[in-house]
Amino acid sequence: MSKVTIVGSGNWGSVAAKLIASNTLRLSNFDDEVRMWVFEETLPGGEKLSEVINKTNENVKYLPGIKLGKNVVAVPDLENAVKDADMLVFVSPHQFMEGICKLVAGKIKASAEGISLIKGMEVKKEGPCMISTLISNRLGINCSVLMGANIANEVHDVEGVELCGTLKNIVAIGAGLVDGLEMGNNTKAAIMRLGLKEMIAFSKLLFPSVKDSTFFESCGVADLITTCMGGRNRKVAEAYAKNGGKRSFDELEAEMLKGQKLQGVLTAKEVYEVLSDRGWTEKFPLFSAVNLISQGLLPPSAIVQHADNNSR
Ligand SMILES: NC(=O)c1ccc[n+]([C@@H]2O[C@H](COP(=O)([O-])OP(=O)(O)OC[C@H]3O[C@@H](n4cnc5c(N)ncnc54)[C@H](O)[C@@H]3O)[C@@H](O)[C@H]2O)c1
Ligand SMILES: O=P(O)(O)OC[C@H](O)CO
Repeated sequence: MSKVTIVGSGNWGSVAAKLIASNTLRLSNFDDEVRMWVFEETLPGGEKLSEVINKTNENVKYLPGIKLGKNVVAVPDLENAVKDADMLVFVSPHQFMEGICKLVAGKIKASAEGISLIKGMEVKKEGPCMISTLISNRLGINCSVLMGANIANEVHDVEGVELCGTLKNIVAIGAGLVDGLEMGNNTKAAIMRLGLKEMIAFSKLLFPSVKDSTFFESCGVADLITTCMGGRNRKVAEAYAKNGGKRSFDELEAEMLKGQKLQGVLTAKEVYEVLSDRGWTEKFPLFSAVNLISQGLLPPSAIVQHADNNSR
């Protein structure tokens, strides 16, 4: 029987654990138990998060109020969590994946299959590396991706799906800035439209095989709309603009998200490195502006000038 381990236990990781655990109970070829690796932390009351999850069946910090299923077992030791798994579901913020891969390499079954729900990418001197590629290369296993409501295999465009999930986080920062500046829905729609155009153009420059149709799937335009309306990147960027850029994204993230992590600021920085390196910054005014604003090098209002100059 196949065993599943979730590598990550934040907001989305906990949702994934709950859904997967309800499926393993009804599928006879899966072991009922789902292990969920928990990056251990001590809660304000002095208890360990993993112990509280196992006692209450609830991730009280990252998904409070929702029972995960009694077959979800929180495991604070990463090696112990992954060693017997036939299926590894990766759902950590992307900035921690390099370190996680180092700890997991050589400690898993050779036949294990990976699936990544992670929205982000890594940038190295030799070029950007999608997180599923990092996982495959470092761990020597296959790694699919699942984003929006599509399994990558069903649209046959792994890079396109993963780039949608990665790049929409930059656009969400732009949308949040416009919300914070109270510029209204027309301007926000202009940012989203320009953002989608830049997502498609950037993806195709990096991976010519990426298909236009992927951007009209749930992982593309639907996820873009969701994140620009109700996501964390949008919310923190709104606060950043409302404060006139005087309080940093790091400070607002810590205060507003209480341990959850933003992907958009880091992704904008990583994408900007690629744009600068390849001389593409002028082709991507929105991506560039989001990075320069979030690094404090331009005021929040610069987002509107970029949308206005480039959305026609
Ligand atoms: N939350 C959502 O609605 C949502 C939806 C779809 C996809 N995603 C994607 O899922 C991925 C994971 O996000 P999330 O929302 O589950 O996480 P989160 O932002 O809610 O939580 C942060 C997680 O990082 C862990 N962490 C902190 N420091 C760490 C370290 N040094 N090493 C390893 N882990 C550390 C924390 O314990 C916590 O589990 C991201 O790529 C995100 O874009 C999130
Ligand atoms: O809350 P955000 O901005 O990290 O977005 C969450 C999801 O990626 C939306 O699908």
